[in-house]
Amino acid sequence: MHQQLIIDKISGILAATDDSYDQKLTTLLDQAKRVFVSGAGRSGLIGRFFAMRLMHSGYDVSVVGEIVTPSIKAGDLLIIISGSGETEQLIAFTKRAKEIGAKILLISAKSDSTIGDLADAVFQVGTSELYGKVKGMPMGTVFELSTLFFLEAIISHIIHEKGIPEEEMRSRHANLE
Ligand SMILES: O=P(O)(O)OC[C@H]1O[C@](O)(CO)[C@@H](O)[C@@H]1O
Repeated sequence: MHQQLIIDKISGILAATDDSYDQKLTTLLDQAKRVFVSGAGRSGLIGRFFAMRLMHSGYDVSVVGEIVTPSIKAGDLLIIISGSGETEQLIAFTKRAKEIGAKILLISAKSDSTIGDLADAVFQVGTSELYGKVKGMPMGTVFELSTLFFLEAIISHIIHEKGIPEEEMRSRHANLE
C-alpha cells in the first residue's frame, strides 16, 4: 500500500511535467563546454545520480563541492537541483556562476524562486498544486524522488537519441571503485 502511494504520487508529478524538457535539457547539455551539478542534502544526492550517468553518457561533468572539482567558466552549464529554489548556499553559487558567465538551469518544484529569477532556465518538475503535504513523504521527498525519475528519463532520452551502447557507458565507469 505504501509503495503504491509513493508510485502514484510520483506518476502524477511526472504526468504533469512538460514533455519538451527532454529535448531542451539535451540541447543545453550539448551546447555546454562542461557541466556542473549542484544541490543540497537529498536534492544533492539526486544530482549525483544524474552526474554519474552524464559521465557514462560521455559528458564532461563535475559535482560542485568535491575537492577535485575545477573552476566553472563562461560557456559551462550549472545545473542546480533545488525543490524550493531558495537554499542559501545555492543562491550564492548561482550568483557567482552568473557573474562568471556560466549558464544556469534550475530544476525545481517551484516555477518562481530566488534561484529561478537568476537562472537562464527553470524546469519545473510537476506543478506547484501537486506539492501539498503527503503523509509518509515528508519534506522534500516528493520532489526528490520525482526528480530522480525525471532525470533518469532524460538519460534514457539521451541514450536513445544518440544510440549510446551500454558497453560504451560501462567502459567509462570507474574501474577503481
Ligand atoms: O531542495 P532544496 O529546497 O534546495 O532543499 C534541500 C534540503 O532539503 C532536504 O533535501 C530535505 O528534504 C535536505 O536534505 C536539504 O537540506
